[in-house]
Amino acid sequence: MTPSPSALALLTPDEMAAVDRAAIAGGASGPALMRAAGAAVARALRKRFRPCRTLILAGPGNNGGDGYVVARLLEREGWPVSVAALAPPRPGSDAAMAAAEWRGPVLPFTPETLARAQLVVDALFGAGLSRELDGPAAAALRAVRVPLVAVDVPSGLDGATGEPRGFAPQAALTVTFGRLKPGHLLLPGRELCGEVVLADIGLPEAALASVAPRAFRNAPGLWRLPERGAQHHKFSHGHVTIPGGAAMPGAARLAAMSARRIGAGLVTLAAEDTATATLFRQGEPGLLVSAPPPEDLLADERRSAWVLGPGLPPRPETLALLRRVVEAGRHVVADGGALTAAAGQPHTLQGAAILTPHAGEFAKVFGALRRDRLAAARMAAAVTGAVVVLKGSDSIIAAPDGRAAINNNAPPALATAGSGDVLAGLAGGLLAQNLPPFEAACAAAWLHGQAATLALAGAAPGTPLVAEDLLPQLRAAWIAATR
Ligand SMILES: NC(=O)C1=CN([C@@H]2O[C@H](COP(=O)(O)OP(=O)(O)OC[C@H]3O[C@@H](n4cnc5c(N)ncnc54)[C@H](OP(=O)(O)O)[C@@H]3O)[C@@H](O)[C@H]2O)[C@@H](O)CC1
Ligand SMILES: [K+]
Repeated sequence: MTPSPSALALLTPDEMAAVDRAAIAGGASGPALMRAAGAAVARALRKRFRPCRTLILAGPGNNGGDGYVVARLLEREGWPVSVAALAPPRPGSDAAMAAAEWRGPVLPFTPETLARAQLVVDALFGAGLSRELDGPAAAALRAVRVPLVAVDVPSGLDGATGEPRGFAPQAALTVTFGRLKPGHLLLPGRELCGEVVLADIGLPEAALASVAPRAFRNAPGLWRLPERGAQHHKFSHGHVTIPGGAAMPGAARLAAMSARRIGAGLVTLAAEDTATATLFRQGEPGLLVSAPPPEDLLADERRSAWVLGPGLPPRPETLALLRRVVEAGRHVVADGGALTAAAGQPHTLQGAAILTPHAGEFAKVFGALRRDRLAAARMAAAVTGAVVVLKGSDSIIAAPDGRAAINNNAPPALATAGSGDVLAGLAGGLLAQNLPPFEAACAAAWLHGQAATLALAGAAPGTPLVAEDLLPQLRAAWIAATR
């Protein structure tokens, strides 16, 4: 079933703290939420592990408070549990109350204590992480050699960015509450969390609704694919134009074949020179090929969407063509050569609808990628006014208004030559069918990942993929998105 946008919402630690405050202000009980959080961790853990010597590493805040609840509930089930407290909870806090209810062993926070554990529950820091992890906390987590279950996030992982602050341990399981955080999906956070369980701890809907989410997990429900009615004809499904050059004619062809398969009514390959036109004419019979120069096609206003960049050289001419198409008021997906042609001059991309840089292209246009890639993608979108798809295993799709989606359905094998051309073609095909740029970019990224997943279905991990393998899967990906 398609999830609702609110179920796809991601909240940063600060936003989650605001929800927490709203819940308490609305009459929810802090200790009850903590008991529900601890119970969710204990439940998830018991499902996956057999009773064994379990050590709870408890921090001074509510993350530690959750840990004391876990300790009590596991002990009640007969598990051999002990707690090592990094620091005592603040007197009078919910965590202090949870700690007072723990009557089992409290061991010194030392390497010897850790060495005896067969399973570690990391309840040191969660949403309240306020600085780099160092000292005994970092040393203890670095020394863990047994499975680790993280409460909310592996301690040290920044839930807003997915980047470790100082250090964050590798978890086998992470149990989080109410909403996922960007850091559960962004790399390396996604890998460090291991399996992620999102538990409902009874946060009131009104409290959750009091914070407007700015980030989402990318999935159908965040967008809808265009509807196709009997009264529609090929022009109502849009016309995509893709200029292509002699150096890499395959790139433009892959983009064009993808745009057709995602429902664009007409797709034209606009040849840069006559030799390229001859090459293009040997392609799919349903593709239209036009002789040079591509600019001549601008007079036809039905050519509403243009994909500029796959296989084009990063030359000033490419950028000049992009400017002309943008100034003619067309929806433009800028990729590959069109992006590199704009190296160091992001303003020249203003007016494009969607930019699809990988990390290297992003750095060339916008400067070195900061550790907070979500913020970097949002900055690039704000500077250019375009939707930016920062491509990777955790592609970030950022809109100029601050909305962002994180895509997490792309298998590693998707990082292959031509894969980006397919993505650009999908985005162009959806733009031509009048999807707004953010929705078109999100849908394209998801369909791309889904097509790769389907192409690899049943294959052993590590099985390679070529971009052409995606094309026959696009129909099934479409069907999966509309279920
Ligand atoms: N969302 C919800 O609705 C619910 C959330 N719940 C749980 O609450 C958790 C958030 O709790 P929280 O706000 O008390 O913060 P938490 O992560 O325990 O850390 C704060 C303490 O750590 C300290 N500290 C921080 N960084 C440090 C460092 N690097 N090195 C050393 N110290 C450091 C910090 O010190 P300070 O910054 O104040 O100096 C402070 O003492 C959340 O993750 C979830 O598990 C559930 O109980 C139920 C409902
Ligand atoms: K933690």
